[in-house]
Amino acid sequence: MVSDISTTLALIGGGNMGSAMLAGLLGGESPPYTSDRILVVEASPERAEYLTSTFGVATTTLDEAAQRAGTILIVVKPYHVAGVLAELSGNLTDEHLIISAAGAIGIAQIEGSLAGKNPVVRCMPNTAASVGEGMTAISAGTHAQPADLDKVQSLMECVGRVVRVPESQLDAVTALSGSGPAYFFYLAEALIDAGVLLGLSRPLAVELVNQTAVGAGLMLREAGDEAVRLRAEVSSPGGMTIAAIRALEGGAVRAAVMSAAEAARDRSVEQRSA
Ligand SMILES: NC(=O)C1=CN([C@@H]2O[C@H](COP(=O)(O)OP(=O)(O)OC[C@H]3O[C@@H](n4cnc5c(N)ncnc54)[C@H](OP(=O)(O)O)[C@@H]3O)[C@@H](O)[C@H]2O)C=CC1
Ligand SMILES: O=C(O)[C@@H]1CCC=N1
Repeated sequence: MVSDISTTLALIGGGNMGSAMLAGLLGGESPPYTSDRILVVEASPERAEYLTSTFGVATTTLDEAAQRAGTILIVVKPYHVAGVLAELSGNLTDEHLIISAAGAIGIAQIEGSLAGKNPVVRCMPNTAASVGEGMTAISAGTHAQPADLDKVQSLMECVGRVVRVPESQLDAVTALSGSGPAYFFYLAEALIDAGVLLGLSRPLAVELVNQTAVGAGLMLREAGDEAVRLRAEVSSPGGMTIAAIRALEGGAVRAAVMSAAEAARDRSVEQRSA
C-alpha cells in the first residue's frame, strides 16, 4: 500500500519510454522505488493493464498521483505535456519535484504551466534504460536546488549513466543519445539484410550481428576514447574491412549520419515551437 508521499514516484505515461524506465528501475539490484511505491497514470486502458500485470504497479488518475506521490515523472508525447501539467497543477504543492522526460518541451514551458514554484528537472533518457544501460542527460529548472538535481541523477543512475548539461544542449543530446538506439538498430537491420544477401540464413545473420553489436558496444565503453582507434584496429592494411569502409564512404554514410542527427535536432526545435 502506497502511503508516504516523499518516497512515492508517479509515472505519467507508460508507453515505450515510460515502461523502459519501469523495467530498468524495478529490474535493478536495489531499486530506489519498489513496485508498491510507484503509481502509473496511463491514458490507454490496455496499456495500463499490461503495466499492472508486468510490473505489479498500481495505476491511478492524475489527481490521485499528485496527492500521493512527491516525485512526478512525465513521459508523455510532447503535445500531451501541457494538458498533463494543467490537470496536475491544482493538486501540486511547491514541494512536488517535477521531472520531464518529454522531448522538445522546454523548462520555461513546463514552469509556465505550473501555478507554483516547483523544482523542475528536464531529462533526456533513452530506451536502453530498460536493461539498465540507459544514457540520460539532465538539466535543472529555475527553482530546482542542487539536492533536487542530485535526486534525479540518483534515480536515473539506477537505469544507466547520467550527464548534467545546460538545457541549451538538450536538443543535440536528443539527436545523439535519445534517438541514438534507433540508429544502431537501423544499422543492425541493414547488416542482417546484408548477411541474407551474402547467403546466410536470417537466424544466423541475426545472431552474428546482435552479438557483434554487444561486443562493439562494450569495447567502446571500456576504451573510453573515440571509436576511430577501435575501427583502425579492425581494418588491416590492404584487408577486407578497409574495402568495406571505402564502400561506406562512397555511399556518404558519414555525411548521412551527420544529416540525420541534424534533422533530429531541428525536429526537436520545431516541436517546441509547434
Ligand atoms: N521512445 C523513446 O525512445 C524516447 C522517448 N522520449 C520522450 O518520452 C515521451 C513519450 O514517448 P514514448 O514513450 O515513445 O511515447 P508513447 O506514445 O509510447 O507513450 C506515451 C504514453 O502516454 C499515454 N498518455 C497520453 N496522454 C496521457 C495522459 N494525459 N496521461 C497519462 N498517459 C497519457 C499514451 O497513451 P495513448 O497512446 O492512448 O495516447 C501512451 O501510452 C515523449 O515526449 C518522447 O519525446 C524521450 C527519450 C526517448
Ligand atoms: O523520436 C522521438 O521523438 C523521441 C525522442 C527521442 C527518442 N524518441
